[in-house]
Amino acid sequence: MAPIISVRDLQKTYSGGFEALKSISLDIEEGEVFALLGPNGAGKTTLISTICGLVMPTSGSISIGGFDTEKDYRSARKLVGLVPQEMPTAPFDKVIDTVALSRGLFGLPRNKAFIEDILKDLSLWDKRDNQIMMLSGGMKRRVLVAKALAHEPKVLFLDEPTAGVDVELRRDMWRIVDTLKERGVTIILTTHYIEEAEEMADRVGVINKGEIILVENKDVLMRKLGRKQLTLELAEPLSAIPDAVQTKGLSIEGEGSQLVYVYDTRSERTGITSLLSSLSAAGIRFNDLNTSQSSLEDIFVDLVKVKS
Ligand SMILES: Nc1ncnc2c1ncn2[C@@H]1O[C@H](COP(=O)(O)OP(=O)(O)OP(=O)(O)O)[C@@H](O)[C@H]1O
Repeated sequence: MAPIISVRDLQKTYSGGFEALKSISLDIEEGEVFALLGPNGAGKTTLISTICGLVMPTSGSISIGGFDTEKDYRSARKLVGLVPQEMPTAPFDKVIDTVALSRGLFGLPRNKAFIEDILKDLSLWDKRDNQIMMLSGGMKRRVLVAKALAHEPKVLFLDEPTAGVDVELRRDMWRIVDTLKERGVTIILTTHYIEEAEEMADRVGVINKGEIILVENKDVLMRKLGRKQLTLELAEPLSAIPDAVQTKGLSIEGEGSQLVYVYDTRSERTGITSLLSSLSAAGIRFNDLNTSQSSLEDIFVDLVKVKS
């Protein structure tokens, strides 16, 4: 199937001469949840704003649902909903009016029942007659999502959907993303919370200094780059690793009370068997052992560090 979004050789140089995007090419498949990760200033907002038509590209092309965003802007834009980081809405507007207006802006007929469903889904129904300025920050976020969904987009962009929100709203956001995915909506989110990508994304893209440095299926990524760690709780503390036991990836932690061995999950020989037998030969005993897998966060930090 053709990708729902196709970005080719996209470049953006801001008027001051800063090159925020350096020849980005990226395909987004229909129905997937794609998480775009990157450190501050990497170009995440610039990329999604360019795809959504809020920022003009310097060169390159973008198509959404087969429509070129330059030649067929209206048709392309109609397919997209954007939840920005901040509220661009008139503060005096009522919640229900601002959401209904967002639908009208795309030329769609009124649909009271649909707007009611959205507001109920987002726990905004009770607040429907409140003015935007009377809402809490979290409620304003919900309004932004409602507005983005009002014209029934096929693709939803969420720019830092849970930055600065409480745990309850974060869970709600995750639930909303799940429901939309079930309905076949394609979702692209930018986030600093790697936990969020780990929880929700099918694929992960990492952007750094205006370049996409990696795009990968999340599970494959975690398997491929993931390292495992074996921790041995020593029966008696050690001040140094004896020469006979020394091996790559082995270190002393916890003020001598633990031996930590980091190994590559891809290699056929992890080295664990020989480590355990050399420990036994050296008379080093342990009371407990456990293993842990590196998280997406570890992988991300490593990746960005390498490329800096
Ligand atoms: N209008 C603008 N004019 C000039 N430079 C800009 C403009 N908007 C963004 N930039 C610069 O482009 C770079 C990328 O910014 P962008 O907001 O896309 O990053 P980001 O990855 O979304 O960052 P954050 O995680 O902090 O939101 C930054 O160095 C930023 O200062």
